[in-house]
Amino acid sequence: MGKEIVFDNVRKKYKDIEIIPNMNFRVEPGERLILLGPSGCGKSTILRMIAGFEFVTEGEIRLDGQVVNDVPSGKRNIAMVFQNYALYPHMTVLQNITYGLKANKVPLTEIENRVDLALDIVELKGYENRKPHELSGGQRQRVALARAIVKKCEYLLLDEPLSNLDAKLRVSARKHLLNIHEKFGQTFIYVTHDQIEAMTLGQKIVLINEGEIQMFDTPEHIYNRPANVFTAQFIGSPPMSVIEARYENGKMYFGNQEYQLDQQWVDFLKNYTKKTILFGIRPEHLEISVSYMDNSLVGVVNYIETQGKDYGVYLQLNNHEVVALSERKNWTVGGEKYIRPMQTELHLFDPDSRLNLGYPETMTSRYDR
Ligand SMILES: Nc1ncnc2c1ncn2[C@@H]1O[C@H](COP(=O)(O)OP(=O)(O)OP(=O)(O)O)[C@@H](O)[C@H]1O
Repeated sequence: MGKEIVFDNVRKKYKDIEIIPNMNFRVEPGERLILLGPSGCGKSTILRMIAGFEFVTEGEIRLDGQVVNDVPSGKRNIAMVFQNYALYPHMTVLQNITYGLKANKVPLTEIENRVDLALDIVELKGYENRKPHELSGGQRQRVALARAIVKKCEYLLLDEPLSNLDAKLRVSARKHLLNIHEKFGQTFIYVTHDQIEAMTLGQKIVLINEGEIQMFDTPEHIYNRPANVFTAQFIGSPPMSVIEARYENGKMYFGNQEYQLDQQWVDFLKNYTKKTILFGIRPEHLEISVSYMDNSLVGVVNYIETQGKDYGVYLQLNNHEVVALSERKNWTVGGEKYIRPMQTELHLFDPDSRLNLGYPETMTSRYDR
């Protein structure tokens, strides 16, 4: 069973460059945590500090209550899976998987039992005698996973382990990962910049930008009630439209166009009258129609992109662009269309702090699902 991880005022600098100014979080024992964020935000650095491959500049990392800042990597009870798998090319699958165990003098029958189970989980029985170059990318990735799980560590750290796989293999690899976690219950720390992976694998997600935590919560909360504009726009594809609006007399004004809010929002916004608000709406919550709809706005179609089943329709709404998802195919660029945000799906943000203003009480139960 996995153990707790705590970041307590952790700071990391590479020479004079500050990568992580001050980071605090706690991972529950046996939890699957995803470190998510754009390229260069510091995800791998965080993982490498947990693994003991990087020093902490200031603050403490505690594993199961013990400060590990000065504990060497090999003594941290950690297994790590790398993006490039890091397999030994001259060794067979079996030798790759057992190498670390033999080096640590684990008894032979114990090694056999562990390997048997690991090969079963990653579905590689029969491949024991192949060398890495005789395997597909997906199979190599599974060898790396098997090698990590036979170590029977309390912490499993994964640095973008699926990024070299195609979309189909990623789906089956995610299933293997969940299987492994169910069987062994390690504390998982999983680095990715792929929001689908984060949403499907994470029990919690920590979303990072420029070395700072933007939100630390469940995938559902991150999607349904993003703490700030960054979170709102990082998750979801196409991203949430967030545009400036002025609030007055129960209405949102987008330039000269107005949109009447429901009573629950009017009550909620009583202190915001005549203020500018950032108005957020996800594409799937922006209705679009060629014919007039009550309380709708008018937008001009800028361009259309196919999303598979749906089409992303990008529209100009005064000075801003918004995007709606539609199953209908034959939208024409340049045409005026009616768009209407769904009242129960609005997200409003402060224009200065860019923080979420919250939701009317009548709506919060929906977001707590
Ligand atoms: N050894 C190093 N020396 C100096 N700067 C470094 C070093 N390692 C990483 N950095 C810098 O630290 C920042 C964070 O890097 P890190 O690899 O943690 O990002 P990341 O979020 O994992 O990115 P990616 O998703 O692209 O792998 C980057 O700006 C990077 O250039």
